[in-house]
Amino acid sequence: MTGEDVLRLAALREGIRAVPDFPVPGVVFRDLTPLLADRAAFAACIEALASPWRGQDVQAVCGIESRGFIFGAALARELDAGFVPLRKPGKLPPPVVEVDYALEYGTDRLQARNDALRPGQRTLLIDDVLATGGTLCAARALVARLGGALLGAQVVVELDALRGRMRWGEGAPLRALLHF
Ligand SMILES: O=P(O)(O)OC[C@H]1O[C@H](OP(=O)(O)OP(=O)(O)O)[C@H](O)[C@@H]1O
Ligand SMILES: Nc1ncnc2[nH]cnc12
Repeated sequence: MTGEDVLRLAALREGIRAVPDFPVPGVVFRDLTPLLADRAAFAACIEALASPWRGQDVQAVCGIESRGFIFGAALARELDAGFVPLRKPGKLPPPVVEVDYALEYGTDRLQARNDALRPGQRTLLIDDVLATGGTLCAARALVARLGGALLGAQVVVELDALRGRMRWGEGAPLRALLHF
């Protein structure tokens, strides 16, 4: 990493607000909306997210509802790829494929159109935050069900203490721009 890269990442960190005890006591919520609202920071963020995946012939970027859509659509344009939304239940018309996953309390579900990816389509997953990793691992299972060829996953922020990377494992690269 060059000195310029380090300075750029430090500037991006400043666009992320820590909100203690939201949405529940004990959680420090990482709010990325100040970064999004700053046009230079948003542009630098998308460029930094795209950089390691350039030249890998990414054909589809799958973004996870809802904050993953914001970064995913911009990243897909940057990589000249299509964008595929992975949605929470009840939003997409049938036929869909779906994967259930465990949250800290209870379960949730991700769905995609059943023909959202072509067999073997070169696919990148994107989300804003990696916490426990449950959401990203469910998204990976969905890409597998759709027949996509997963190149890896990219997140803006990784919350190291929650060890989502352990859950993801080593089968495909997982890249994070910033760590908290
Ligand atoms: O690693 P995990 O523990 O699974 O948590 C990470 C997920 O949590 C947040 O989504 P949330 O479900 O809050 O939805 P939102 O994007 O609609 O706010 C975040 O955007 C990730 O998708
Ligand atoms: N602490 C956190 N901040 C922002 N998004 C999250 N998603 C899961 N945990 C989060």
